[in-house]
Amino acid sequence: MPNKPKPRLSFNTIIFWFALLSALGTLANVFFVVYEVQKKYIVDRAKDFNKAYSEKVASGIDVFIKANMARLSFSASEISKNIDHPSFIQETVSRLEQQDEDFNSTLVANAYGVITQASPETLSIKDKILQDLTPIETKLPTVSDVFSSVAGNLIIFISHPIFSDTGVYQGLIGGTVRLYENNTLQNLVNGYTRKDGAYMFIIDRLGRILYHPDPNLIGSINPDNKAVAAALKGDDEFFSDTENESGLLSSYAISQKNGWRIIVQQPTKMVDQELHLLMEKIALGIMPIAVLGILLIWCVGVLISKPLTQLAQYARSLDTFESYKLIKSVPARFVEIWLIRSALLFSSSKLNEKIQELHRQVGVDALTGLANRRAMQQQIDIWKDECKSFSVISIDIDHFKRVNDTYGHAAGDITLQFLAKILLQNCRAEDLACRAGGEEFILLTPTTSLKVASVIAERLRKTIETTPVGIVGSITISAGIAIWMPDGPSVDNVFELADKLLYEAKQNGRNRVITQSE
Ligand SMILES: Nc1nc2c(ncn2[C@@H]2O[C@H](COP(=O)(O)OP(=O)(O)OP(=O)(O)O)[C@@H](O)[C@H]2O)c(=O)[nH]1
Repeated sequence: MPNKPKPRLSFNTIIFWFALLSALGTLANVFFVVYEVQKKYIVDRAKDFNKAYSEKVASGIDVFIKANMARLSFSASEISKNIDHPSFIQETVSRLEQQDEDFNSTLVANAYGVITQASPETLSIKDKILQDLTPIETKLPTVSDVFSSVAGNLIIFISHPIFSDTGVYQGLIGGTVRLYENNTLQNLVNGYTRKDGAYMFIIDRLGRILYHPDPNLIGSINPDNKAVAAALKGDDEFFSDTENESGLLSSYAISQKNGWRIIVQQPTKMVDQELHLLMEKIALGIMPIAVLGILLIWCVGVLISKPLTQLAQYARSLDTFESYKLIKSVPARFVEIWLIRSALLFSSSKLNEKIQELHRQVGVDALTGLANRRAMQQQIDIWKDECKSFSVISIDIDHFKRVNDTYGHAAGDITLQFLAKILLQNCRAEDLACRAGGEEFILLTPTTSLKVASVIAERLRKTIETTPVGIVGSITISAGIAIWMPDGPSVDNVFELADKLLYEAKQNGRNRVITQSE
């Protein structure tokens, strides 16, 4: 069956991208919501501010007109009492004109609209008819629309009717105010300067621009301007041009006294600038936390994936003795990893048991690779059949228990493997090195006299004594030697004798070889 190709994505990569994308997604979402909320807040605030600003100017204009109307009203009542004294009327008109900068000219007209007194007298308008007879017809306090004076200045005319004590209409008293003169009105309009890009302009009832920061636009009418159209129609108090191509945020207020519209406009880019600065600050504030969050998720991801990677790696060599210990060393902090590890440990121990069983069946000791007892027995049977004598060198490591206790079982195994290696290095091809069990080894040397076997054993003992085994350091062995001859005692007796001599060597202080006496 063809192998499926190895997947390209590792668990680590998935977790990394998952952490990154979910953090970026959350951030983008937070950003979007904050952006929308802040935008609404900033736009609303700008609209409120602009509205308040325009209302302030409108109410300033109203106060200006009201104050001058009050002055005219007072003078009208004075004149009504002295209607037959032209010099008094002239004096009153001159006083009004000269009192301050507001009226650049004043006049009194009779009930037919004929100007009877005027100031300054140089105007030469006495005996002329008023340009606009509406205040005469209505007999009401009136503020005119803007019109051009005889001298060509844009002016408004504020008038108050004059009634006798008996309520007979006697004419009016009025004054003209120039729009572009150094007067209270001009100061009102110019008095507000803003640093946030907002500017104000004023239109009259007909939409004609009266005041504008761009002097070229004064006097012009632009009905296409959405702000102008909305202000003239009296649409919603607030309206926003944020979506249109001009990108202006507009508010307006209406002067109650003369119907002027005070329009405040602010380029949306100024609002956007504030919004972008705010978003930059928020981004800078959030960024460290976001990076920390990503790192945290990634670390957790690594914490989860690392043991899995290790388990996968160690599982590749389930058949080795080390794999069991390595798998066991992998920390199992999560249930799933604990389950996988347990399953692998179970498999590893089962596999090793099986392998050992197989080794045993084939006559090999699994740890050292030497012959096992079964293989040894088979060899002895062959030599017996051949009537070939052999020496039995029974070897045991001294105080091996201490090695295990001091350096651990793994170090003990390494020591056993070391001894097996030395044995193999120091014997002939026809000799047979066996691990009889535990830390007991047997070297069978065919057709070898006790003397030669004794030399071999002694050489082994010295080599082992002088060769350090890793952290364990140097170890020693004890050995007992006996010989089997075709016509001698049985194999079992010979082995018993070799074991007895080995026991004697231990009793006599260890690290020695005792050979059967000839
Ligand atoms: N590491 C390891 N230890 C083993 C193995 N088989 C047996 N042993 C240990 O070998 C030790 C043998 O100890 P003892 O029989 O008390 O003898 P000793 O400590 O060598 O002392 P003497 O023989 O009297 O010098 C025990 O601790 C066993 O657990 C093995 O395959 N690997």
